[in-house]
Amino acid sequence: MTKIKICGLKRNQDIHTVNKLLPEFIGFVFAPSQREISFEQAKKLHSLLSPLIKTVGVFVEPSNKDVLALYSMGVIQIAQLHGNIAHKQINFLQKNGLKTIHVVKNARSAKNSPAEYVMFDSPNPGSGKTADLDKIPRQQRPFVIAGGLNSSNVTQVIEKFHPDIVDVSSSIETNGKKDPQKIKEFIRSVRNAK
Ligand SMILES: O=C(O)c1ccccc1NCC(=O)[C@H](O)[C@H](O)COP(=O)(O)O
Repeated sequence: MTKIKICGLKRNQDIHTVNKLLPEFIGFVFAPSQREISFEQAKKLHSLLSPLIKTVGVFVEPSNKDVLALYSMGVIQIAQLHGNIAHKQINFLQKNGLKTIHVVKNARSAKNSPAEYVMFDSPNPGSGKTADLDKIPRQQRPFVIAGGLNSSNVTQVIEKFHPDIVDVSSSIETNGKKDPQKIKEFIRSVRNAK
């Protein structure tokens, strides 16, 4: 079964929505973005979150100190790493207990990455633009598809590529805010995919 990551949650009501709908993962963005939140906001939001849902910290070329600080606060269990990320950094975070999602640009990087998951995303993450799905190789390892997914196209993407996780942000927003109805429709489409 393909799992779901709902990314870019910012408000208490977003957390109440996911607690009802139970995607497997949510993402807090700690990178320059309209969705960026502070460590303190993340701590408060996490305190409201169902323990059934795992939290992914979304970073662009972060310091180990920042990632480990959020991990030791108990706010994130997984680090999603965008940008130029050294394998050494992934190994270091893993040794310290984190699981990792490495956002990769091509099949070769996907093959060589030491991360638990590799992610294929649009070159402009969080923009609602689709990733170049032709770059997705026949995967021998767990992977995530992100970028421009919505409740209408996600079923076809799952049935064609069989990703372990699908990730969504823009299409489940209305006027820049997470929309409970759109989240519900997205989750329904994923759960109905074969
Ligand atoms: O969402 C952001 O604003 C963001 C900013 C900087 C780095 C990563 C970001 N998001 C990463 C994600 O995991 C998004 O959910 C993913 O790119 C899919 O986004 P969308 O195409 O909007 O569904």
